[in-house]
Amino acid sequence: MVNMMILIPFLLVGLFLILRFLFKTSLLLILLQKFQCLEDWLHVHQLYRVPQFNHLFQENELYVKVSTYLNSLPSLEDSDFTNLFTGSKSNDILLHLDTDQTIRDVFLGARVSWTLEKSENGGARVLVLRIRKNDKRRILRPYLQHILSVAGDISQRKKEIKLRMNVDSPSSGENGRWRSVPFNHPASFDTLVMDVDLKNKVKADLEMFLKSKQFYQRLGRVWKRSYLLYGPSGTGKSSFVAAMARFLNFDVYDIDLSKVSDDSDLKMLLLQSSSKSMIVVEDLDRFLMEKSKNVSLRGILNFMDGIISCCGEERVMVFTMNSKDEVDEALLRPGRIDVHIQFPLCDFPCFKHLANNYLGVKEHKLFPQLEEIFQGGASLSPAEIGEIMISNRSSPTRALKSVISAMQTNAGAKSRRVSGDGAEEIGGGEQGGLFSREHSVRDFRKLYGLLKMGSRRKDEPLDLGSADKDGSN
Ligand SMILES: Nc1ncnc2c1ncn2[C@@H]1O[C@H](COP(=O)(O)OP(=O)(O)OP(=O)(O)O)[C@@H](O)[C@H]1O
Ligand SMILES: [Mg+2]
Repeated sequence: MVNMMILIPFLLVGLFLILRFLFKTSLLLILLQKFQCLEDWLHVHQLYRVPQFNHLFQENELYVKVSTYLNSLPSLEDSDFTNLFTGSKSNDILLHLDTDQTIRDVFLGARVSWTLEKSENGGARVLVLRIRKNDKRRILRPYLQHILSVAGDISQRKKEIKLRMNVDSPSSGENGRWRSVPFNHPASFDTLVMDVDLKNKVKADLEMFLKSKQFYQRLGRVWKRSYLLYGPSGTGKSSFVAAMARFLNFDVYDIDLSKVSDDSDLKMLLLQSSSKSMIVVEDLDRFLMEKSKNVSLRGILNFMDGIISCCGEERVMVFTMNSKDEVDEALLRPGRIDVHIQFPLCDFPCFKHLANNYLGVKEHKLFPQLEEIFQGGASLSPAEIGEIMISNRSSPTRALKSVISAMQTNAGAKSRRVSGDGAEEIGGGEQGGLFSREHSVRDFRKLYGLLKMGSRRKDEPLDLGSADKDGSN
């Protein structure tokens, strides 16, 4: 009895020390993991591989969705090794599963695990699902459906657009031919200074395109819409591309043609792009003027026609140029690029809009003088005017005086005129600029002639394709 009385406090202290040791160290966790391993070992498992790319090197959308789902699981934090990234907002921290790491998940009471592996050829990755054979029939399909729906919700919420750029050689790509970064260009249709009517027409055109799947199918046409943006440097073409991408919420595939090795490589790039995307080729005129180039004109024409489009529908293609003058006729022929949009230099109303945006000035005593200079034919690009205004934004008067002197020094302003098609010249105040009624009305009629006709015939689907192609604009 006395012995027991002495023993009990010792036992209690011992137990306390053991528990304290277990909680202070990870021994309990290790034991738990070992027990789970033992339990797993007693079951037969089935493995499912979700590769990042298919044999044509197109991205496997299931892989993207499963990754999105896994990276959202709280258990990701328990994985031994996790990558940390900043998100689209600067104070966001995102966790991403690393190669050879396993993450566990529970669905309808069944335990499954996913491991991120590198595929045998070293480059692309594979997500491997490990599931008990006993649970397979019961949970596999509902589990995958669950993943798709959660990933869909997450992408809907995040709405993060990606900018994808092609890399040099096909063999160098560990993730196919495209590298991607979040697309954070701040331009939107609201921030762009251009004719409001034109903006609305383009938005309506894009919206109409998104709703026209059946229409394109019925006609046997590839479900794509292409735009040519042309005009001098600094008039907002690239910003317009960004505004379109934000409006559509599409990823942007920015093709650098100088990194494309030949025509078939260009086809491959298009094949590896996904649906609901914007394919952008900037400065096409400059590329075509280059003497030695790897991609032929025929290759580019086929690319534009979308003949090689296989699985990714719902694509918007955008080409930018400084001028259409030197470009091969075949490229501009009706039916090739659906909509041509001209980006002229700034006219007086455009200038006033910029002055309001950048300087907060609606009226100023220097405006009449500026109007006169614009009417005299001088002009600068919105980018040039914007730059002057940004660097003088503390003093609106100084900013306006700087614009005046820049326009006066730019005495050869008329030589800045841009010829849209050899017939129409824009850049001088009297000829109209971004806000010129004469210019815009004429242009819109050409670009959107059928839009009006189509709206009259409400029973028929609307085809802008034949009307607003403006090859001969
Ligand atoms: N219409 C515009 N409205 C507001 N800002 C503009 C406009 N055009 C140009 N800018 C400003 O000028 C800068 C350059 O514009 P952007 O790169 O879009 O021109 P670009 O036509 O693509 O030129 P380039 O032909 O040299 O590529 C941008 O920072 C943009 O903010
Ligand atoms: Mg540009």
